[in-house]
Amino acid sequence: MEGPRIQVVVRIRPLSAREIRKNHYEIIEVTSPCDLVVKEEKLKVDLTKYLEGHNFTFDQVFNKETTNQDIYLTCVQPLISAAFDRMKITCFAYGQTGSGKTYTMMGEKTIPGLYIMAAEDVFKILSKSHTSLKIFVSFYEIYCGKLHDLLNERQQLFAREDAKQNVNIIGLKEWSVNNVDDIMKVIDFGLSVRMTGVTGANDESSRSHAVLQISLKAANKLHGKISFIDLAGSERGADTIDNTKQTRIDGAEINKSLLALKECIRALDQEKSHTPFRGSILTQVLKDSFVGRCKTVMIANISPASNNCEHTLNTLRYADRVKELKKINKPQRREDALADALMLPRQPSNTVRQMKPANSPVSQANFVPAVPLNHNVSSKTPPPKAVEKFLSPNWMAKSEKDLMEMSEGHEKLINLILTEEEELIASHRQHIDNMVGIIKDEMGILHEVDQPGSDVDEYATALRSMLEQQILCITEIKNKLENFTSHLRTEEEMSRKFYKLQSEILDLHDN
Ligand SMILES: Nc1ncnc2c1ncn2[C@@H]1O[C@H](COP(=O)(O)OP(=O)(O)OP(=O)(O)O)[C@@H](O)[C@H]1O
Repeated sequence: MEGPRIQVVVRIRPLSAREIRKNHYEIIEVTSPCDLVVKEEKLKVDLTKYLEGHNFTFDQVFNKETTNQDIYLTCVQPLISAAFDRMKITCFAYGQTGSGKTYTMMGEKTIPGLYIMAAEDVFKILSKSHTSLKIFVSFYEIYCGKLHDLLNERQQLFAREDAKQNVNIIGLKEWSVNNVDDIMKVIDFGLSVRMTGVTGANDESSRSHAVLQISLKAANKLHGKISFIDLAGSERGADTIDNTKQTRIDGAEINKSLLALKECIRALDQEKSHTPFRGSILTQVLKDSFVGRCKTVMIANISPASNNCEHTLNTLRYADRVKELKKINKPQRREDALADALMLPRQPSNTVRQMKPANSPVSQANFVPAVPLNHNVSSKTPPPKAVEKFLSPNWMAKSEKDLMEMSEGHEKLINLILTEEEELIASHRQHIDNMVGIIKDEMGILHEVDQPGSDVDEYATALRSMLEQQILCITEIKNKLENFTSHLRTEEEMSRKFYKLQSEILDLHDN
């Protein structure tokens, strides 16, 4: 296969007017077309400031002068013709909220984004050499681990694996398009739904992954596919320390999907026979981007501003890990293994960690618990045993290993809660159907007892039976609810304990 299967590139946006107003300054220097240095300001023990340099190498580094067109021509256009050669092409935009993912993918008023430039080339190639192919577009969002069709009133969708192990999204609308204008209309429509939907608040749209897919079909059979994914703000995964339960659970879901994505791209990069695509909904629905003939480009978007240094480093480390194993099979350093497991910022080997200022947000802001991929949790599973152990008042973390185990226990619990949430909602729907059925029966016996000569004994027996059925129904749903809420409480308690211990251990490390 020609060219690399995976390309990881970095795009640095310019400083915004607001950042300049607030005296934030640029901390990134592009040292070659593939290299950059992040200059992190640090404090010595005597509180004097110094700069610590973090070096990174990627397939390509795009500086602040780069246009969307430059990026398209370098990274995406060469892949478009591969889609006509029956390949699956995937382009991810990764990075913190406000780093330029949407600007890159969608563009702005007069600046076309990658979507549109790709669509233009698709129709050019189609009209020249593939006139028998038909083009279809679908556009959906993954929010809180659920799929929503942006071209069909945000209807919730479900992914199913068929007997041939293909993952299908049941009911996903695919619009047939005949020219670039058609595609633009479909994209604009989908984007307007995304902006005004339930999750439309800016804050919340950065918590969802948006997936635009352009499918090339011959006689209704898939020929090739181009997918653009505007990922959720990468820092959202760290919302697991937010004090609202929902935000923590959403954060864990985002974290889970970004970790699973990294693992799937690594598996593709290393041409492994097993791809852990079941690790999250995102990777499940993108399964065909990770197996068979496929090419992927990940654009890591970063801000150059000094106030975003920690997030920028995290984005670059994530992007680095996506491709890192390709370089050499060097043994992993112990502290890197821990950082990988906990998704903590890793120490580049060419820098020495300095004393961290007291109350630095560093340890907290970057903590995202690890998510073990590929394990199934059923609603009948009791809370993981490991969880109880960690909640005992006498338990103290003695080592990093204990903390890692606790992190895994926490993730198992989060996964259990996510499954239980789905089951509770489904049971609630079923409960309403059952109750409506019973109430209809009740109305029937009331009607009968009103008739002259009716049998009151029969009426009383039937009523008793119906009331008992209702009690049973209510008890069943109530038990599920109690179970679910008790796991939420457990998660809250565990989460609190975890962050306390984690920051204690990190402080020990720093001193
Ligand atoms: N390369 C660039 N050149 C000029 N302006 C840019 C560039 N990249 C981003 N911006 C500006 O930065 C702001 C944030 O960008 P954008 O909305 O694309 O971020 P995002 O990563 O998609 O955020 P979110 O996760 O919230 O969707 C926008 O006002 C955008 O116009």
